[in-house]
Amino acid sequence: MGPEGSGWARRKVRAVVLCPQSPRSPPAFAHAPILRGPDSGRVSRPSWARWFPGHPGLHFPAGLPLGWKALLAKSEVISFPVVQLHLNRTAMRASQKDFENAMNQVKLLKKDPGNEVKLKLYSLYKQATEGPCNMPKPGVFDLINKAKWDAWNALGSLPKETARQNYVDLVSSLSSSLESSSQVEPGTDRKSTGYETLMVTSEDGITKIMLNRPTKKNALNVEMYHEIMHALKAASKDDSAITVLTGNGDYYSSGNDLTNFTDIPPGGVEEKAKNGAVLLREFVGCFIDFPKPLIASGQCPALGHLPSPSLGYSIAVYASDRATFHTPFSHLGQSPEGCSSYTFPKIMSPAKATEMLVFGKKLTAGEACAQGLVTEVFPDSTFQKEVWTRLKAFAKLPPNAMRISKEIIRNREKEKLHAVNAEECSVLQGRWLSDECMNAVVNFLSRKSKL
Ligand SMILES: CCCCCC/C=C/C(=O)SCCNC(=O)CCNC(=O)[C@H](O)C(C)(C)COP(=O)(O)OP(=O)(O)OC[C@H]1O[C@@H](n2cnc3c(N)ncnc32)[C@H](O)[C@@H]1OP(=O)(O)O
Repeated sequence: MGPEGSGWARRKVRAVVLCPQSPRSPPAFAHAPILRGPDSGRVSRPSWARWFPGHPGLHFPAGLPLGWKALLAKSEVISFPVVQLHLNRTAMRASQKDFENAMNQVKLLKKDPGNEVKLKLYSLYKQATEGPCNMPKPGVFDLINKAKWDAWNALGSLPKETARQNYVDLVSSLSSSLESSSQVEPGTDRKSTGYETLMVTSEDGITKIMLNRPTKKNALNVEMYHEIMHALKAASKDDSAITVLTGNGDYYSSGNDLTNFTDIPPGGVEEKAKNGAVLLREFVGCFIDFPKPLIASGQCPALGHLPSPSLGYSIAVYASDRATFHTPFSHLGQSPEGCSSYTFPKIMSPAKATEMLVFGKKLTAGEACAQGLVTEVFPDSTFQKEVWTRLKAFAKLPPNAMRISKEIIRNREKEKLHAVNAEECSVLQGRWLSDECMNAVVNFLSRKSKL
C-alpha cells in the first residue's frame, strides 16, 4: 500500500494531548524501514513505507518552500489521528533491548502509520543512535530528505536516552492503536485478488478491474501503474469476453499520484523523470495493445490522465450524469499524455480538444458525450443497473468476433498511437523537470492550492 493514511497537510495540531503510554512489555516496534539508509532516501522497507514529508507538530526552520510554514504549528505535543504522545514527559529509561524490540515491532506493522508518525520515528531513531542532527541540510526540492532533516534537526540537543525512550513509547502507543483500528479500505480483499491497489474480479465473461484507493481518490501510485498493467495483461489472456475498468469510491481516478514526485532516486530528479517516462510509456502501451473490448465505466468524476487512455482507446465509455472529465495538464505544468494529443482532436475537434487539453476545461458527462468522448450517459440512480445489463449482454457475444472486430477497427492506428505515446512521454519527461511542474506539485502537497 502507498502512503495511504497520512492526510498530513490538513491535520490540525492540537494543543495538548496526553497519551496514556502503554506499559506493554516488551514495548513494541521501531522504524527500521525508514531508519536504514535514511540519508540516501533509498531504503529497503515494507510497501507502506513510501512516504513523503509533513509534520505539523514539529518545529520547522525558516525557508521552507511555498507556504509549508502555514502548515506548521508550534507545539511541544505531537498529534495525529490514532496516536497522541506528549514528548516532554519525564522519560523512563528504555533499555537498548526495549529499543531493539521496538525497531523489530515496526516491521510488523500491517498498516501505514502515516507520514507524520514515520517522520517522528525516523527523527527519534536518529537522535537516539547518533545524537543531534549532523547531516548537511538537503536542497529545497529534495522533499523527502528535507522533511527528514527538519524532523531530526527539530529535536535539537534532546539527550539520546530520552529520544530512545520517546521512540519506544511512540511505537508502543502506535502498536495498540493501529492494531485496534480497522481502517481498511472498503471492499479490499487482497487475498482474493492478490492486488494491493485494485480489485479484480471475473464473472459472467466479464473481467472487472476496479481501482481501489478510494481514500486517495484512486490516484495512481507507482504500484497501481504496475498492477493495472499486470491486470490488463492477465485479462487479455483470461477466458473473459470483455474487460471493464472502473473506480471504487467517489472518484473514478484523480490521475497521477502527485506524491510519486517525492520519491527521488539516487540519480536525482533527472533519473526520476526518466523512470517516469519509461513507466508511462509502458502503461499507455498496454492500453494501446489491449486486444479485447475495454469498457470504461465511470459513475464519478475522472481527473488527470486516466481519462486519456480510457476515453481514447476504450471501445465504449459509460458515464453517470454526475461524472465529469478533466485533464488539468497545464495547471500542473505538464502536457497531454495517453495519446490524448492525437485521439482527442480526432474524436472531438481540434478546438474543443484544445479547450480540454490546453486550458484544462472540465467537461460534464453530457458535454463529453456530445463531443464523442463518451458513449452513453445514464442517470446516476440507475447507472449500475443500466450499464451492467449492457455489459452482460455484450459478454455473451462471440468473443473472437469481438476481438477481431476491435483489431480491425484499431490496428491501422496502432503504430501511430505508439509513436504518439513515445513523443508525449519524451515531452513530459522535460516538463517534470520544469519549475512550473515542480511548483504545482509542491503547491498540491502543501495544500496551499488545489485544483
Ligand atoms: C508515471 C507518471 C505519469 C504521469 C502522467 C501525467 C499525469 C498527469 C496527471 O494525472 S495530471 C492530474 C493529477 N491529479 C491532480 O492534480 C488531482 C489532485 N487532487 C485534487 O485536486 C483533489 O484531491 C480532488 C479534486 C481529486 C479531490 O478533492 P477532495 O474531494 O477535496 O479530496 P481531497 O483533496 O481531500 O483528497 C483526498 C485524499 O486523496 C489525496 N489525493 C487526491 N488526489 C491525489 C493525487 N492526484 N495525488 C496524490 N494524492 C491525492 C489527497 O491528498 C487526500 O489525501 P489525504 O487525506 O490528505 O492524505
